[in-house]
Amino acid sequence: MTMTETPMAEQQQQNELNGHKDLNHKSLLQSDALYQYVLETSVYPREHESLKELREMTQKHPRNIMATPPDEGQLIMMLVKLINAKNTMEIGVYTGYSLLSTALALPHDGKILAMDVNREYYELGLPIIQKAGVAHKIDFREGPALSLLDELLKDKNNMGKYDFVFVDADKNNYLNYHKRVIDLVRIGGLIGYDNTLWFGSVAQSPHAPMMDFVKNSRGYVMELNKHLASDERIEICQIPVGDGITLCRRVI
Ligand SMILES: C[S@@+](CC[C@H](N)C(=O)[O-])C[C@H]1O[C@@H](n2cnc3c(N)ncnc32)[C@H](O)[C@@H]1O
Repeated sequence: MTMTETPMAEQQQQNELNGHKDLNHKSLLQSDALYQYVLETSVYPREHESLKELREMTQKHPRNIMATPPDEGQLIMMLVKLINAKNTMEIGVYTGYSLLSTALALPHDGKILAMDVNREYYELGLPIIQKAGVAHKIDFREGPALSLLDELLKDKNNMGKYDFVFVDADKNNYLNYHKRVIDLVRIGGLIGYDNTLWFGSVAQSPHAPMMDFVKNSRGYVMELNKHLASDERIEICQIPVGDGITLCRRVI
């Protein structure tokens, strides 16, 4: 998700509105205790030490609510391995939890083209990524993702080149990303759109109490969800992990 302009206090209030007392996580599960159970039973015991270090470092950052949660990182790693991905792309890096998850899951010669408007965020996590021995897989580009994607599309060699694309940046551009990424991912490849349940707001009345950053992007997320459901070029699966991730498998 992108909430670069959102004060932490607002994000925490939104978690409270969603009924979560533990403010330091994103989860749509019915209780904090249940989410904690998932983390402690299945996620933390298997989490790579570098991911743990990155997660703990990120927790101290004022915008830590943006980080991909560890259960979602685990899902990303599983997907990357299942489809034998080699060539991947990430839109929205922040300190790099999903990036490092992907990098660890890729083979030694795997590649990630990673984009973010903010290089400083990426550089916070970079020493940990380097220590993990996977920095050589990452080609980081700083700038607005839309322009970077348009550049890529100018070169026909990039069409259908990517096995896996993870989109986790500005919600207002998700449909624009989809219009471009669909031509860059190969047939049989996978796109994951993050935050497609947007704090549960997609199923709430627009008049329900919600924070401004949730209200402001809710329409874009709902529009994306509607579009993905009717796009015949993909098969989709909405997974209620983290803040919701919609997996799209390109079929034509
Ligand atoms: C939710 S965070 C990404 C979280 C990340 N996937 C992780 O695992 O922690 C969203 C990121 O998108 C970036 N972003 C926002 N607008 C963008 C744009 N137009 N182009 C590229 N990156 C953008 C922000 O700087 C921020 O780092």
